[in-house]
Amino acid sequence: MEGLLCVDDFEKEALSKLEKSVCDYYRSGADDELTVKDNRDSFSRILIRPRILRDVSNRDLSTTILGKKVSVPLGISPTAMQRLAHPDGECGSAKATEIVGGILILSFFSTSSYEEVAAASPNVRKWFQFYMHKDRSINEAVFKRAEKAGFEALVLTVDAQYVGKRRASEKNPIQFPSHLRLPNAVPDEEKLDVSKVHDSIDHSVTWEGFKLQRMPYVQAAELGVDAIIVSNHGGRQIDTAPATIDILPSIVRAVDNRLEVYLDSGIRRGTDIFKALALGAKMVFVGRPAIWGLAVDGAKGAKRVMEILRDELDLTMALTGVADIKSITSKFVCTKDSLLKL
Ligand SMILES: Cc1cc2nc3c(=O)[nH]c(=O)nc-3n(C[C@H](O)[C@H](O)[C@H](O)COP(=O)(O)O)c2cc1C
Ligand SMILES: CCCCCCC(=O)C(=O)O
Repeated sequence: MEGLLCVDDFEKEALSKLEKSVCDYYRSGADDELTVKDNRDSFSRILIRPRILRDVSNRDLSTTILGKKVSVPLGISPTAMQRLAHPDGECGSAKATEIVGGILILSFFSTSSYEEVAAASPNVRKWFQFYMHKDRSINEAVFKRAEKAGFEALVLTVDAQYVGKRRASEKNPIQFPSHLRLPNAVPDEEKLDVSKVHDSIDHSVTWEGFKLQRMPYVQAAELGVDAIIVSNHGGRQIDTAPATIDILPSIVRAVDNRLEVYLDSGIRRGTDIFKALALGAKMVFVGRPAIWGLAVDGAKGAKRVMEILRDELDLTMALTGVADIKSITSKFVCTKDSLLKL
């Protein structure tokens, strides 16, 4: 891993190591991949305006999320089938998250079970991602199982009732290895048919169709939920959906402090995290970067990626003149156009 200094270095290394169909699955976005590109370009268009001659000798990256402390407002988004990247899979992501003190969101389509992840990393803060199922008894059974394993919140994915058209992956589909399972989605005794797994999701569910659960619930304000993640699924669902960093300010205004707002899609730098926090996100999550870390060196690689992002955020704060997370506000960011009008 020596010489891999940023997330892009990890991506290049990971893509050179992984089998092509696996690369295509992880890397690809929907249709022309315009949203994938925009997720990055939009971060680059936002500028940081540093303040100088401030005491930044002691910096604190911690904050509270749903009332409990995190060491850094950075977590791992739910991404399916992480053991395709490395045998450590989701357990590796959990260890990496525990070490940096963030939050792991485990995909419903993980290749490690709730119980395995909990055993691998007993102290990590962990939430579980889920889709509303046609068979509502599956929902309740999954919630009970995840809660028993120590998962503290349910993250409901609402942008994937159908899977987006990822051409690269369609041309070159993954051959799911026979030694892997999807233990949260398909019971061990059932035959695993990956192409059918998505069919159990309720394609008809609407805002009215959700019933709140006993646990904290990450979805939308009017339903009385606790938080939302502003996400475009890493550009994998509807192409030309806005970059999340562009839509974030309007969502933060609409939410008006009624619940916590987080962001994912396109975070690759500490400066990106800083910009998202400045524009009102309380925390950010990364999807592909953790996979690139896993692919390079399992749990150690994922940990390194998370440390790089944390350290980049720390340095950004130091160079911008802020010593703690709550001091990161919109006054530190601007666009080129706004500078010309000063
Ligand atoms: C390979 C891959 C698999 C994903 N699987 C899931 C999933 O199982 N459930 C889900 O809610 N989101 C899934 N997502 C979306 C991520 O949770 C997240 O929104 C996205 O990766 C963030 O963008 P980024 O990869 O640019 O960080 C997946 C994304 C990728 C790239
Ligand atoms: C095994 C079923 C496919 C899960 C799809 C996961 C996902 O959301 C993705 O973007 O890929």
